[in-house]
Amino acid sequence: MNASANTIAGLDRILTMEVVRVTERAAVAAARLRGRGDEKAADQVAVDAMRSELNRLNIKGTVVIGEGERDEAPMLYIGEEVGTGKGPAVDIALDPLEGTTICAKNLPNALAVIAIAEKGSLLFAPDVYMDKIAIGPGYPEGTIDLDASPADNIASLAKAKGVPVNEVTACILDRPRHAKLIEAVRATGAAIRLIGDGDVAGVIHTTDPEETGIDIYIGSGGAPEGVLAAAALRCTGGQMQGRLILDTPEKVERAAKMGIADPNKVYRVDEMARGDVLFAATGVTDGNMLAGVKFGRNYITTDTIVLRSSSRTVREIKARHQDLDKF
Ligand SMILES: O=P(O)(O)OC[C@H]1O[C@](O)(COP(=O)(O)O)[C@@H](O)[C@@H]1O
Ligand SMILES: [Mn+2]
Ligand SMILES: [Mn+2]
Repeated sequence: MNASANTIAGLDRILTMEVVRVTERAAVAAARLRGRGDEKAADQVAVDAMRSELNRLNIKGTVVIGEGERDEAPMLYIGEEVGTGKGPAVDIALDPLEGTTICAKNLPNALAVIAIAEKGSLLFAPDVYMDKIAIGPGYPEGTIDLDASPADNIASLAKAKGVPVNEVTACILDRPRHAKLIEAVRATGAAIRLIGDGDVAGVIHTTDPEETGIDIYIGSGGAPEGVLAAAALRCTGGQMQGRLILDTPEKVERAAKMGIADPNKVYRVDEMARGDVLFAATGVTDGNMLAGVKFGRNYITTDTIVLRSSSRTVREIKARHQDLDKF
């Protein structure tokens, strides 16, 4: 097969299958420390596993969203080169364990997550908070607006969905900083799913309300997680807006160094993840869309979604790994 047969536009389609192993390995490693109350240890093994599997991929990859800046993250730091160096040049956003606390407590929706995109097409977001709002596909453009009130957004979504407001469910991170937001959403009559952590899953869950029960994600969380969620929405459809929270001169400067000229800019999905994008997530703990890793007597089971923007394919890959020594 020649290269063009593997390519719609942008990334090599073989990568869609290969990337699965990367999140699978990270998820299995983290799952071995699931429910042990040790977030750091679970995170570390996920990072190690993701890195070693990533380095087997035939790509010339650069981590643009990773575990932090070089001096604070020994591995998978921003700027780290990964892959064999033999394939196409790509940018990578990753979170080997998204929901370290969830994993440590064995609560729902911890994931191993990665997005791979054509060079230069992911937003270089600093590790600050981002204000986010997201809904799934099928609604008219402009149904949500980051600068509108929660009440207006919920009312607009209910109208677009054709349901009363009290049949809308919003997902919000359970944080003191969201007290006013929670109050405002509750005042509309809408329901809230409060999550302890894991807003990448929170955003993705809006893409399938029938399955997850979540219609809209609102609130602030990590900016890196915002870019990862946007990468997923690029593939599934859906709307999202995000604005970096750069509330100190130090953060403004840090963002400027990463190329962010306007600290108040509202980013849409395609401004956070452009071009051809691959997204993969494997469940670590059981969740609303993905099952967690299961350790059986003879094999380990993993559940992964792989999405690709240029073909709009959504694949769910349930794998039985019998070569247990590898894990
Ligand atoms: O806990 P904070 O400071 O509110 O940050 C929220 C962020 O942390 C998370 O809940 C968990 O992320 P990690 O497990 O990767 O640290 C993200 O989903 C979310 O974006
Ligand atoms: Mn995370
Ligand atoms: Mn993490």
